[in-house]
Amino acid sequence: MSYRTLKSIFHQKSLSAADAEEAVRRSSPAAVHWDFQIGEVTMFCLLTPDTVVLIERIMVLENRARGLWDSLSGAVRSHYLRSMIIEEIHATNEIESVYSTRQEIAEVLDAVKGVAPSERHRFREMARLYQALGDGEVAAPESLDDIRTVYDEVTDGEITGADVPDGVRFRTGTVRITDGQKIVHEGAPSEERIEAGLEEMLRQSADETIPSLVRAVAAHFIFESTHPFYDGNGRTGRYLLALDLSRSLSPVAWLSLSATIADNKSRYYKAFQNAELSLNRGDATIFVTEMLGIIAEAEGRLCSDLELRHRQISRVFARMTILEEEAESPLTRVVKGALEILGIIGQASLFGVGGEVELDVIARSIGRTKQYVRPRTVDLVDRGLVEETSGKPLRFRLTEQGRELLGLSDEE
Ligand SMILES: Nc1ncnc2c1ncn2[C@@H]1O[C@H](COP(=O)(O)OP(=O)(O)OP(=O)(O)O)[C@@H](O)[C@H]1O
Repeated sequence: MSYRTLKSIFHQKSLSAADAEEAVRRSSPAAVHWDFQIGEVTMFCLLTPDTVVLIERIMVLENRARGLWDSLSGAVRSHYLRSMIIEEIHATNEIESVYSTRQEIAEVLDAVKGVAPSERHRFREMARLYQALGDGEVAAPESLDDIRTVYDEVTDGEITGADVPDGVRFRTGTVRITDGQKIVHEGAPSEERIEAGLEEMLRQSADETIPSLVRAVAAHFIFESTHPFYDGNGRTGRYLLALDLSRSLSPVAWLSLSATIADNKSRYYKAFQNAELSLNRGDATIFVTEMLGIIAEAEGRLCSDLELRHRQISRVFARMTILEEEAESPLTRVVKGALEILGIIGQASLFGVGGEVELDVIARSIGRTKQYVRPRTVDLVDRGLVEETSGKPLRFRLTEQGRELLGLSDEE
């Protein structure tokens, strides 16, 4: 990265050189200012060529991802969203060493969507929030009360005892962030300071003179630097960042965000520390650039993944066409309509936990009743291509023979 920090100018040149550079940066027309204190000074960043190039890259990737997304069928989209939400919740928990399994998240997600009952409560609200994000049904918080509501939902059931907020909405005591070994940051010292920080976060989020992606990452910085709660700040802050991305880009733009942050955890932590270093005098340019880089990487991953799924789905359909035409194949004289159902189960096998699909979902996907679908799944089970994995609700997945038949055994 070519951008020189004020700290390095101080070390390599002198105090007066750093003073002069800070003055130039703060008064530059490319500077964005926030009424938010980092230590003793106010936060600012420069919109550098790096920032602009990254924003452009994100927009190009976003366009590609959106095109790929729009070309998927409704059933595939719903499977895909489910699998990505499971990964997202698993990853955001993992960053904070909160233990969760993909299977339990899958179960609560199904319960949230009303496709399966579940006794499980953990992560239910979080699953509901992410599902609503994917469905494009979420409004951004506009007040301090809204932020507290989001926090309660994201961390529902996870915060106990001394970690429960003890102020009007936020914490009143101190909170320290560690990188696993040493203390790297102390949150705002009082509830009043927390409120002031979050008010500025909300104000700038609506400020259209700042590029929306810069606002999204600046909001993330202000939220985490303030650290309004004793516990759950990381998860709540990343959810709010996902929400901002879903609004400024598209409902699926955030789908690989936490997984990408998890793979770049040390870069993510260092970016915060860089902005907080007193020698950098409130200059958050490196933080903004690093976070835009992580978002661009997440979008890139999403595109590659979507492209891979496209190729796999096309392969399934190509295989099915060939099989239909072959005189002797395991699909010969299959009950009319069973092929289409095999295709749906084949698509489901490409996504998500266990590659299973419910009777309900199959029926909805092909616009038929469950009574129509049921005998056809019996036929597919009899032929050894599909197996039932649960009775309540009825779920199916491909057998090894089925996977082979559809060309899915040698997956990329
Ligand atoms: N130097 C820093 N300054 C501000 N925020 C930081 C810094 N380093 C990391 N963070 C943010 O703080 C989060 C971790 O904070 P902490 O360990 O206090 O977790 P938490 O409040 O318990 O939240 P959760 O349980 O969701 O992680 C990170 O995920 C990141 O978002």
